[in-house]
Amino acid sequence: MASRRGPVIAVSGPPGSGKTTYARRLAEDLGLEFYSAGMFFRELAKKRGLTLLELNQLAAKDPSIDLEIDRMTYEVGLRGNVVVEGHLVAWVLRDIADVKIYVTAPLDVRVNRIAARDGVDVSVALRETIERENVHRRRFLAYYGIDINDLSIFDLVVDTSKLGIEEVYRVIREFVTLVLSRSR
Ligand SMILES: Nc1ncnc2c1ncn2[C@@H]1O[C@H](COP(=O)(O)OP(=O)(O)OP(=O)(O)O)[C@@H](O)[C@H]1O
Repeated sequence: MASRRGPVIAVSGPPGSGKTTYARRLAEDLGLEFYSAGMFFRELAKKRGLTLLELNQLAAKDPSIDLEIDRMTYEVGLRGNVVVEGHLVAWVLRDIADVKIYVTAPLDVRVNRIAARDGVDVSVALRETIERENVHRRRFLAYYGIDINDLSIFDLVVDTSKLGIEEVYRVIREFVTLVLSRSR
């Protein structure tokens, strides 16, 4: 459903799937503001005078940190004219997003991408990726009763391992343009 406040596009997917790559470009091309769960996390760390590591450690014990990130995500969604990117943001914005996109790729592809991008060992990237996905999945089930393996809320699901960046982006861009033009 189209919002009167301007488009809200949510881009979700597991670590290393390409969310940031495609969400940033969409925002640029469509003249929308770009936000990410990572940005909200950094903003919250600053507000509380904590380092990212400290906030991470706190979040592992205190569920209110992640709920605060979800609240920040929702508030930005309510403003409209945004592309919001994050593993779980599409579920947070499920009632207000005009387009919900899920990008994904097999675990081995994503882990190799993360290792190359962050300059870390593949074994380290693998451990951290699995850990991150498990934490996110458990949290969403515990707090919202939502199974994030259920992709039925999404309008478009793209396997980013099958095509190059430009081709994937073209698929996403064309789909978003079509949906927005139909819903306005
Ligand atoms: N279709 C593709 N083919 C090859 N590499 C790709 C493709 N799409 C994205 N990548 C690369 O994968 C890496 C991960 O992409 P990106 O950082 O956008 O993922 P992400 O989902 O935001 O990751 P994270 O959740 O870890 O922040 C980047 O180096 C990006 O250039």
